[in-house]
Amino acid sequence: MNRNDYEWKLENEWLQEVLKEARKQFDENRDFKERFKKDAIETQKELWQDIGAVSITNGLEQIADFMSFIGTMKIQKRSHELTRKLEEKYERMLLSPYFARMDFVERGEEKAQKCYIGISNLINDNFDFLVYDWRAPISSMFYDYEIGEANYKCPEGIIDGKLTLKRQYKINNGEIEYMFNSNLKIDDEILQDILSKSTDNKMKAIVTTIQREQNKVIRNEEYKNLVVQGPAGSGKTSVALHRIAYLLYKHRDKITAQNIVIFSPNDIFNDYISSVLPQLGEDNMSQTTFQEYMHRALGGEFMKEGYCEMMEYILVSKNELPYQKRISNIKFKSSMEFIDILKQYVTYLEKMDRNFTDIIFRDNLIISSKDLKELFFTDYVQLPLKRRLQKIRERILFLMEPYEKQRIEEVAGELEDSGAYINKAEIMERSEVIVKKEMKDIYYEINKMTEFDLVDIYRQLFEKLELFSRNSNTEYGEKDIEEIKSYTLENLKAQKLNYEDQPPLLYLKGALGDIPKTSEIKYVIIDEAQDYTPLQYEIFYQLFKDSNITMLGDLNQSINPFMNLGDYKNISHIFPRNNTCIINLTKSYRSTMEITKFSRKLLHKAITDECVERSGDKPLLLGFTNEEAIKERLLEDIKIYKGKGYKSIGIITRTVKEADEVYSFLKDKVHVKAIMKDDDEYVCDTLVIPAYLAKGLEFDVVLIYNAGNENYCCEEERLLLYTACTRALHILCIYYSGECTPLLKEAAF
Ligand SMILES: Nc1ncnc2c1ncn2[C@@H]1O[C@H](COP(=O)(O)OP(=O)(O)OP(=O)(O)O)[C@@H](O)[C@H]1O
Repeated sequence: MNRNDYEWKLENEWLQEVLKEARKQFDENRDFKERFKKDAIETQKELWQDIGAVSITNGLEQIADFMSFIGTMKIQKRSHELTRKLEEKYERMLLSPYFARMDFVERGEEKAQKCYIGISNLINDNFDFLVYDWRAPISSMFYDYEIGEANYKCPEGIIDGKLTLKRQYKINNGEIEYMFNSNLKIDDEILQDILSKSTDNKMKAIVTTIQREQNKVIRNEEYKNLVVQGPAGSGKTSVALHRIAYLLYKHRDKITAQNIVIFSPNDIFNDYISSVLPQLGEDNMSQTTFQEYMHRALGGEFMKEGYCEMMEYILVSKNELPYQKRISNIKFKSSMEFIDILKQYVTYLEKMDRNFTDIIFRDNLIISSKDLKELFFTDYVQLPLKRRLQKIRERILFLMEPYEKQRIEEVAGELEDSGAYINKAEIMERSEVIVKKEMKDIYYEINKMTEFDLVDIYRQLFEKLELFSRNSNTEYGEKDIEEIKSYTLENLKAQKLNYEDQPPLLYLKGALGDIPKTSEIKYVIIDEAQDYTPLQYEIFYQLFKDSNITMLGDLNQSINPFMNLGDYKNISHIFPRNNTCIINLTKSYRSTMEITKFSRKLLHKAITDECVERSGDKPLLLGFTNEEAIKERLLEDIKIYKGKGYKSIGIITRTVKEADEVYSFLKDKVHVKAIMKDDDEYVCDTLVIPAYLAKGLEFDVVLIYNAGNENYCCEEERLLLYTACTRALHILCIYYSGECTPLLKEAAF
């Protein structure tokens, strides 16, 4: 559109009007903010003047005054916080108040309503919407419809009408850089422009170009549980974060960011996504990883293997003796059958006779074994095992208390009579020690009957494994079960908890009532959903039964060949079907067409998903005689691509061990960092990283280190290599030494 154009003039006038209003509100808000700040300082001053020193005579009164001051200060803090957030909103608006406009003629009306859409609402004193928040009901039409018939859903019902114009803007520093009418899909110039840019190490908001299928996921509230399957780069993580922003807007009177938790694959990823919500004007939700949650819940007992250690084992220990044993253990403990076995075991524990005995103290029957059984099997039967045992313990101690007191008094009398002590306090102290000693055996009995040792409970499951596996519909034969049993018992004896043993322990802990319910979490987001096993889903389901859960994944990116979801059917066995829905995203946005096509060939199956029409260099597959030669070429290429202006370069290795070698070679020659652990910080734009830690991330340039046939040698590594290739936005180079992996043969030739 020409700058001298009439439309351009009108748009500029409108922009000035909007900016004027935003500036006015910014100033008013700043006055409020200053006032709250002043008030808070005054309150603090008054607090110290009025009740600086609490005197003995009127201490209570002063404490009441103090509490009232604290109440006032809390309100002032909240108001100050609110004005601070509003200030940020106006600052953002003054730079770029909106990114789109649509003209909508409501059915029965003649005139079109101009709706400008931005990151947040801007409403003037007459309650006119100068800008609509992108999450407002009316704004959904921008993402859902082209020019023509359109409608949107709002609390009053469905509003029908016609879209007569759709326009997009790029406004920077309060000035329109460009604008154009986008009568078709949003898959146009702006999208192309955004996708062709270089990326740094933080994820960006996509609010200006959300696609229709993505919008469906963002706003879907029909189902409690949503499963979103989408190919690499289809925007699953972006959609998840925009969904959170949407929910925070839609339910702003009911929920805050603290009511939402996202489970990410690792801390690197958490860091990578952490700036999206602030860009959208929202506070970040709680971020965690399954491992972090699990380790916190399981406590410090035993040596716990981490996910990375397990991945490293799977990738580098193929020639070690117990490798196959361990792999069958991982497979077994990740199977649907094992969930069945665990469930049977929980029922068994709840029904099992616990050898209750009579509790007798100095010939007094405190409680009989019959009564204890009655409590366990009847009175407390509704409670989970841990709570039942706890209640029984409390009951015995309660019944014992009068006998214990009486006995202490008796002993105190005897000590007093003996004349050995004069001091009353000393006598009482001594008597308590004597009685405690007398009761040692009883306490031992009580502890034995009511103890809850989780690892021991787990060990007992394996001691009796054949009992449960016989009843479950398992493909594992007697010999397999015997092997799994002995391998697990050996590890437990050595106080080692392999990663695959930890989810079952967590499950038992929850099912037996040893995890407090987390009622404040209303929405749970599980990203990279393909990498959780059915048992982990069972745990999510049990932990967050009352919450809404959104799971986003891509089965083709299952980086762990033995511990993954396997099939979405497995989720539908766990989550109730009537409120769970699967949605497919079908288009990839991250990579150029050349990279997407190349990577998809690696999958070895027909893929109908689309990809965005962005062209770039063909992926390169380069052979070398040895690894040293690869490293030399890597160094050269890093310099070349940096020189070309690419901001982020990922050198993706298969393992941490390899990453370490490559990093050692590069570190003194070029500015580079390495990620070796799942909680390393993602700080540099040129990064050496093992493939399984790079999942979810993206780089302008991906350089894959040694895809030789000795490295990526088997079918199980196909998806890992695919995941690595799909991290690239613009450039993909694959280096190999010796023969190229057979996995790449079809993709390359
Ligand atoms: N509608 C969109 N507009 C602009 N960019 C988009 C859009 N959707 C996705 N993208 C971009 O595509 C890239 C991939 O997005 P994202 O990481 O969310 O995908 P993903 O499906 O989670 O990927 P993966 O499964 O491969 O990790 C990001 O750079 C994101 O900004």
